[in-house]
Amino acid sequence: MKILEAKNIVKVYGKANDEGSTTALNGINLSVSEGEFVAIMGPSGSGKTTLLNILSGIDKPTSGEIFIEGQKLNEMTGDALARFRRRKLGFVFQDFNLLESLTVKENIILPMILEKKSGPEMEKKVQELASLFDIEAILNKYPYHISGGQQQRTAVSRALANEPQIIFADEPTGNLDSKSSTVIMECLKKVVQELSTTILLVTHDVFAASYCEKVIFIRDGSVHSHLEKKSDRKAFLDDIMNHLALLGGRQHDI
Ligand SMILES: Nc1ncnc2c1ncn2[C@@H]1O[C@H](COP(=O)(O)OP(=O)(O)OP(=O)(O)O)[C@@H](O)[C@H]1O
Repeated sequence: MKILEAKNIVKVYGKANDEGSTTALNGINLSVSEGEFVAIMGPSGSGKTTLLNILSGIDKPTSGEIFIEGQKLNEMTGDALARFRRRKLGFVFQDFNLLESLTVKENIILPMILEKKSGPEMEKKVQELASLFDIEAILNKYPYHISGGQQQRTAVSRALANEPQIIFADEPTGNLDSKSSTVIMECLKKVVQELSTTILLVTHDVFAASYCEKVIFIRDGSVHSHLEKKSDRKAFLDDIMNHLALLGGRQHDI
């Protein structure tokens, strides 16, 4: 079943046709099925972050439609949009975005407080997520006392606190060393396999993308091509590398 559908998404920054305006997205169509694990890749400036922000309701398209579970996201505003995003969507960012004045546990609990969940319900969920992502021992620590990998596992737990249908992740391994990147991608794989949550992530990192089941390549604001995993992760990594070479972007731009 389709969980997300984008139809003819256009995003122009600044006034259309004005000198200095930028067409970041130029008619994007895509659909994501429930439980899919999808990466969006493309050269720097191709529109990846813009696309993710629009699909997740952080930003509005200039034109086009976004449906999440059949509901039209681009027409939601104010409280309705905030509520929808809090209940249905989870977010993971490159720089973790944890609140420094709160402990790991409090950071994970925060989205549940906003949803007015009961104390025992919140406690149960924190323990469940902490055990799933191996952060039980650091629940009472503050973000500045834990490693980047631990911070990102906290951010993934927070994103899952209200049991969202979709997780949007923008460069989730961008600030991590290779060992922590592996741990985070294994965590995200677990989220898809064990919780059946759909994940859409933007990445420059071929290694991270190889954990996904599908990669959508965008170039100059349009969908260029798709690639699906046919066998194991290593073979997919080679496929992605070859595809990026065909795409023609300079390697350090991807
Ligand atoms: N707030 C903004 N105002 C004006 N132009 C913007 C804004 N945000 C992005 N752009 C422009 O839109 C285009 C797409 O940017 P975007 O950040 O989506 O690309 P990206 O593929 O995510 O890039 P990167 O991989 O470097 O993060 C670029 O030309 C960028 O300069």
